[in-house]
Amino acid sequence: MNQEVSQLFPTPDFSHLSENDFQDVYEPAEDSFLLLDALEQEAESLNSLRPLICVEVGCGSGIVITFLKKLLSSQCVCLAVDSNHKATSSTVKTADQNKAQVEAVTSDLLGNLQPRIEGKIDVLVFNPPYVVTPPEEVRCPGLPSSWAGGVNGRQVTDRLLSDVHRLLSPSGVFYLITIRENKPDEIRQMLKDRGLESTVIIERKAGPERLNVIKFQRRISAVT
Ligand SMILES: C[S@@+](CC[C@H](N)C(=O)[O-])C[C@H]1O[C@@H](n2cnc3c(N)ncnc32)[C@H](O)[C@@H]1O
Repeated sequence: MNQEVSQLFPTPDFSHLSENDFQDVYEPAEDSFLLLDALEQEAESLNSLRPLICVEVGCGSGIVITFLKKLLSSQCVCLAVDSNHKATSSTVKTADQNKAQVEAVTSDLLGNLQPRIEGKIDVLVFNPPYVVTPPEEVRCPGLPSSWAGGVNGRQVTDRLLSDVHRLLSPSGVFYLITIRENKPDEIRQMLKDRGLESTVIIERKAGPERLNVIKFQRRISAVT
């Protein structure tokens, strides 16, 4: 666990969530902390964007969106969505506990919000259910939906990926956690074909998983 790496911006306090909560909601783990480290590393560049709308899909306990809100110096709307209503209520509690203003909505991906925020998201973050599982496990209710990614661990991720180029604002950025089994090069090519360049900004081995965070943004020529 790399909580100690995030010195400049402390890891949000989630001590209000109990073992009982983590029976139903994804407990922050190596992937969550890697995402915090990636966002911290990006703090200057994120602040230079002066983001107005930031969205986390699959917010779980809420530590990532709360961390993002705290590291941004400008006023912005931070919106968190999760298909698990216990995750959205945990997110609201985590934001409150850390005196951060975050709106949380229970939704399958962006659901009905999508038409309203298409082309307006300045920062989009997704730590998806990425574990390779039998396809039918993806729709299992409760905690398994936090990690069950189905074929190539991509069944949920791919549904968001097909819309990312439409969701981002002209200077918007998207941060995605992947593991090797998700075929990250294929993901990068898929989004490149839709005008988004990518960089792996941080990698870490955690047990059997090789986690990385990929940052996507429009090609400069596509913005100017
Ligand atoms: C790996 S957990 C990440 C949780 C948190 N962001 C973190 O990093 O600790 C994935 C999250 O995605 C949510 N999720 C899974 N499928 C979803 C969907 N179709 N729409 C929205 N959220 C989804 C799960 O409920 C879970 O909270």
